Amino acid sequence: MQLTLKNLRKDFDGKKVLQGIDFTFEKGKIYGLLGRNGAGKTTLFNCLSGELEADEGQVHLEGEKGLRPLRDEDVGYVFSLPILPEFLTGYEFLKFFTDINRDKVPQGLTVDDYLEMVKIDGEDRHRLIKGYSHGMKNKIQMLCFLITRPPLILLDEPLTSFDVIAALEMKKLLREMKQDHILVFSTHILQLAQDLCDELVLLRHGRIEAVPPELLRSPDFEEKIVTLLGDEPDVQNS
Ligand SMILES: Nc1ncnc2c1ncn2[C@@H]1O[C@H](COP(=O)(O)OP(=O)(O)OP(=O)(O)O)[C@@H](O)[C@H]1O
Repeated sequence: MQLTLKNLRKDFDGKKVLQGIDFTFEKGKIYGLLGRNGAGKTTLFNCLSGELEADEGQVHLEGEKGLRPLRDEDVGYVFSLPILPEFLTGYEFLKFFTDINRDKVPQGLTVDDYLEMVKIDGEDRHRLIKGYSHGMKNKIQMLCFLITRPPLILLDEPLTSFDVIAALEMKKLLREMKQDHILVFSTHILQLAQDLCDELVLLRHGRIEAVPPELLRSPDFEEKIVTLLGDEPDVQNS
């Protein structure tokens, strides 16, 4: 399975943010998207997930059934600020979510099994989401795509709000999921990118470029990435 972006462009009032993105993401890899503040990472995710309409360009998914335009329902998007119904408990929300996605839930897997996967335990399961920490809300959001398993999963600054144990669990889950999904996550934490990703891509000057694979394992990885990102005049005004 592949996700192909061709000449993807997005301006905001003459500010050129995405300036013709051409890139192919493949299943089986975790991609780390790096870019300076304001480089356009969230804008790119928003265009892929259908939150925003791109001004130009095409995005196609190629799988066993051939090539077709990417649809909104193909995308699981974990926002940096989770959006959830705060008036429900974690358990109630997931019960509802698994009910409406019944056809996608493997036989025998319960809401408690899912909550166990992300280590939200007994008492917390039955508390209102309103009182959850940022990390707990992120976990619930991540469970949603673990349930629906869309082909493309985008994670905007995930894991940063997780404690060390939860982050380890999530990394394990993501590594397992990459076999069947295209996983792209944006982060500013270079150590996390180096630790988790199979491939790094830089968003700069409104375009995406792959970081040479040997750089990912290089001892001066951080310095090299900082140098590559350092000359970034992020966004151009027309
Ligand atoms: N809805 C919008 N209207 C106008 N300008 C926008 C809008 N969304 C984003 N921008 C601008 O587009 C540019 C890219 O923003 P974006 O949030 O995509 O960057 P980012 O790489 O995710 O940044 P960060 O790392 O700081 O989260 C910024 O200059 C931002 O101000």
